[in-house]
Amino acid sequence: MSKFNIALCQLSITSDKERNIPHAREAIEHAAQNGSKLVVLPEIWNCPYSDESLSKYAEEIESEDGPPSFSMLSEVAPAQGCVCCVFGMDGKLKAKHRKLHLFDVDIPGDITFKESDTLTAGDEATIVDTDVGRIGIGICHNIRFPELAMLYAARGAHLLCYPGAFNMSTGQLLWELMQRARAVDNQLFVATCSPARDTNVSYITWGHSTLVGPFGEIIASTGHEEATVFAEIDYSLIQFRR
Ligand SMILES: O=C(O)CCC(=O)C(=O)O
Repeated sequence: MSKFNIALCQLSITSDKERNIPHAREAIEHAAQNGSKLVVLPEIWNCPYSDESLSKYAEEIESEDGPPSFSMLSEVAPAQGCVCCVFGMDGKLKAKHRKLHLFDVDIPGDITFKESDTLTAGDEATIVDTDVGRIGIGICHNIRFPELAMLYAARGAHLLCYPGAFNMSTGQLLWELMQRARAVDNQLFVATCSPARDTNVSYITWGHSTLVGPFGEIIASTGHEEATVFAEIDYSLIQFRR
């Protein structure tokens, strides 16, 4: 498929996992019913982005008792005929990306967050062949590292997907810049998907989920509220731009 519609579901996320999962499912169904063949969800969409939540809400994806987030994605992808990054149209998990560069930040008086307190970094790049092309996967802070995007481009990726949750301190200056830079460096598509902004939590996300084309042009974007960004990807543009 060289031309298809993508949806970036900028979801509102609560502390209630039992609400977050069906809420994400409804957004995926809505996107697929509106013609999207690839649906991207935010980084950490089943729980709040906080140190205390990460292990509490985590799921053992290999476990046989049907981890709820995993099971929902695996059911909804074939039911709706779409790729939910990175569940294929057959409902099978196509790839699992473990965040390579953890986000540890300490700016006194501004933001302190240390993912390495609760997470272990991955050590592999993740590139996956899907019905909607070859996709390189990164999570949030991974977008800051041009080498990863270059590696994906060298391996023939058409699209880089970065579910992310930039924040109010780094989002304004860097979120759009990083996406456009990675796209134009490598002349391919870059898609990002953030949670919607919630100002009542400790880590406030920037939002602005976006699709960028191979000349660094913004094809579609949104603000910080809950929204689904719909856009068309046409891979023939990659060759054309190159
Ligand atoms: O790199 C940044 O400024 C933000 C990264 C981030 O929020 C994350 O990796 O979750």
